[in-house]
Amino acid sequence: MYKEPASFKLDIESGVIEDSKRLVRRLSDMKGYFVDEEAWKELVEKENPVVYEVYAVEQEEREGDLNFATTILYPGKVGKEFFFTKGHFHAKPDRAEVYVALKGRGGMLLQTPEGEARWIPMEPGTIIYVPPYWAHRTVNTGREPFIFLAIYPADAGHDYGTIAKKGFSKIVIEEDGEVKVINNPRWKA
Ligand SMILES: O=P(O)(O)OC[C@H]1O[C@H](O)[C@H](O)[C@@H](O)[C@@H]1O
Ligand SMILES: [Fe+2]
Repeated sequence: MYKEPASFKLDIESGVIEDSKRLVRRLSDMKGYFVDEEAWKELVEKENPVVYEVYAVEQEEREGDLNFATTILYPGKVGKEFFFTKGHFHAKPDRAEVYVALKGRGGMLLQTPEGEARWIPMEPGTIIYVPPYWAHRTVNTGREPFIFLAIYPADAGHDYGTIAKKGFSKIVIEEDGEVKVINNPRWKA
């Protein structure tokens, strides 16, 4: 009846959580996500790099319970666009989430269902509150792996569909050696 309390070992340097479930996303798993499709194809054919890994500790989908996961988002670009996670709304859209940045540099794009976007820079120690209803995607704007921990309701779920189809209304690029957050040229509201 009561679940047994549990502790887990997080290696702060690598971002790996012992005895967790590992998920790997390569660039080939992200067809249609980047603005420069030629650059995407070229890089997939050349080395098809791992874009990110997730180490998750998940419970049954029950209201009140919590999941958590670290993500190791590797440095890299497709054309001018920095590597990012797919990004999602929650399947139960009113579920919130908390992110804690541990290592490296990056940021989070958040977006309402109407396409109103925000960019929040992240460095080690940054804690982000993702409110209910906001889609969220993390971006590595640095030259080393960007590592963070996220804690989310066990019944939140992932809804990738809308973002896979439409993307975010803003994209994060490198131009003239600077990080720029600009309007997504392919965005249609
Ligand atoms: O699911 P993605 O949008 O690809 O992001 C990758 C992962 O980032 C964080 O770790 C979230 O807590 C996970 O729920 C998510 O799966
Ligand atoms: Fe989430």
